[in-house]
Amino acid sequence: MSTVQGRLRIAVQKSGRLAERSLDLVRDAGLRVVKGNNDLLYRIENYPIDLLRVRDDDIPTFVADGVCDLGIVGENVLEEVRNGGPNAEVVMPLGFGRCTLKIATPPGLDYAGPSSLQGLRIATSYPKILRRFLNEAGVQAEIVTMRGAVEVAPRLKLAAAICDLVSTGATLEANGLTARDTVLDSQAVLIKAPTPPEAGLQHLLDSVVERMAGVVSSQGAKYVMLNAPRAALDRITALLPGAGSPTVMPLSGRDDAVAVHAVCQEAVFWETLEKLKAAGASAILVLPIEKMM
Ligand SMILES: Nc1ncnc2c1ncn2[C@@H]1O[C@H](COP(=O)(O)OP(=O)(O)OP(=O)(O)O)[C@@H](O)[C@H]1O
Ligand SMILES: O=P(O)(O)OC[C@H]1O[C@H](OP(=O)(O)OP(=O)(O)O)[C@H](O)[C@@H]1O
Ligand SMILES: [Mg+2]
Repeated sequence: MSTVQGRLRIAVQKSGRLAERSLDLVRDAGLRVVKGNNDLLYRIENYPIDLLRVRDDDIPTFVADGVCDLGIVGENVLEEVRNGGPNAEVVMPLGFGRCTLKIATPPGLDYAGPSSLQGLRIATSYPKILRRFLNEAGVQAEIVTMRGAVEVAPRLKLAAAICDLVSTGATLEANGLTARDTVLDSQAVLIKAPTPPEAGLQHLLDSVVERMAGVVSSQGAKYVMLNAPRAALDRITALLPGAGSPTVMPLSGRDDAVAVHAVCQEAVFWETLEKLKAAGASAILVLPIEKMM
């Protein structure tokens, strides 16, 4: 592959579960993506940055080798590809692509913990992670590696149990399998190369990381404004989820009440609004936050 000098490279999944959310994050960080005629490479028009669109399995290696400076990949893939050499570093979790790698079993198998897997064949796309889990549990078992459709392995008598990703559980249910022990909890993470980018690009890299951190931390965060009776101020501010120290301002012409403005880092549910109201709050507004730094 010919690499372009003087440009940062970010590796993202080309298509699949993480592709769209990865592009959203890049866009929300203020990078304007231009889809060129090259399917492998998208350009960022307002900064010297390229997006390399690849299979997710290749992302950790590209970043570990410094072919890409940043990457977005699931922790499950990062963990599976990890080897003894220099590895990509996790910068931060991104809050999407959440799933769990689980042991799952068909109806005929009595399961009382990992020891029930002793001597059996287990199908998975994550042989290294599974081997480590089994070793830690002191269990010897045969691992059959499948690239996909792991959930059909028990029905085809290819394996007695499986170890696969679960999100809603619909795939397991459709195949008559029961989720058992958790092997790994996973979400998408931002990773960076163990080596610095080429000269002159460090500042840009730091700025992209900082912006992405801002996007991630503002997700779910809300700006809450309300009026509170002075007497109930402590109770009301204590109800605001993850608010730190709110701003309290006088209300013109009223000595008995104040205006409270707060950034809530956690989701603000209807139940919270009901409790605020019951505590005496009025004129409650919950606003989305677009950017945070
Ligand atoms: N059901 C799910 N819900 C949420 N996230 C998931 C789910 N399944 C997988 N993921 C996450 O999304 C990542 C990508 O999943 P996908 O199914 O697109 O991978 P893939 O088929 O290996 O894609 P590729 O063609 O890039 O190799 C997984 O590695 C995992 O981190
Ligand atoms: O618990 P659920 O919500 O059903 O999700 C779990 C399924 O999702 C993933 O596959 P995906 O749908 O991405 O298809 P793939 O196996 O072809 O990659 C994973 O491999 C499971 O099969
Ligand atoms: Mg893959």
